[in-house]
Amino acid sequence: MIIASNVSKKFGKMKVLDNVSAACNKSQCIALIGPNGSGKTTFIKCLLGMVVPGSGFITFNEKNIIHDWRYRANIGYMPQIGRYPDNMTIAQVLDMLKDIRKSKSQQLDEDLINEFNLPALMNKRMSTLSGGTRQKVSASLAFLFNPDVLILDEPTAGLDPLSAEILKEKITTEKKKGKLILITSHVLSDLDDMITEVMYMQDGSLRFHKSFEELRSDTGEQKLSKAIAQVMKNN
Ligand SMILES: Nc1ncnc2c1ncn2[C@@H]1O[C@H](COP(=O)(O)OP(=O)(O)OP(=O)(O)O)[C@@H](O)[C@H]1O
Repeated sequence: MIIASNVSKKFGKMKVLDNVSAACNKSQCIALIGPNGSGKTTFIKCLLGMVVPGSGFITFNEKNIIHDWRYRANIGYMPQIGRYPDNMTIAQVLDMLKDIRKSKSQQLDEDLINEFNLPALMNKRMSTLSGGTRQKVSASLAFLFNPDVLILDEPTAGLDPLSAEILKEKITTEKKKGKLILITSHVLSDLDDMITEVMYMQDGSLRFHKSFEELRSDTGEQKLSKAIAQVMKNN
């Protein structure tokens, strides 16, 4: 579905991505993990076309993304920090995005909007929202247009435990429908029940990409946090 081939990126003299190659397929839920600054967000932004690799290329359903940006309509993205026009209300932001996506009549997925009780807050301005509510808006927008692929950057950061559970259940439901889900998180315990694969980045390189089962059997650890601690110790 998404294939990255030898993707490298420098910011100035600093190499942030170093020959990253990876294949991501339908029905996979991939944890993209690694230390701060290891290049996870930059890699995600390359997949989204928000950062252009210095070398290498990325295909989405076998087409090079550089030639056709329309593939992005198939991706729901939840950024690490959602930035929205301060003076707009939640309702206005939702309407604006429906308008941009020309999806007013399309089947929308409003599950998260409802489960997060956002209808009660629709007239609140974005500048007045708590960090967690802002995260709920970002999560709801990522799922709203029923995309085939979900890319979620630290999705549970700032969410209360109940809201984090709601989001995790939604991710699992969408994975079962055959969607591809890519998640970065430092809260590894959040990922245990959801993921099928693990991509581990360090210093801009993809150190490994394997199934969670394989990682478990390689390390003898059942929990992702313990398995990754084991990998980091041996590095
Ligand atoms: N636009 C930019 N200009 C210059 N340097 C950048 C830019 N974006 C990212 N970087 C640098 O690239 C490196 C990788 O950053 P990136 O955000 O991809 O890491 P990350 O693995 O997502 O980190 P974290 O876990 O902290 O979110 C960092 O050193 C960062 O400072």
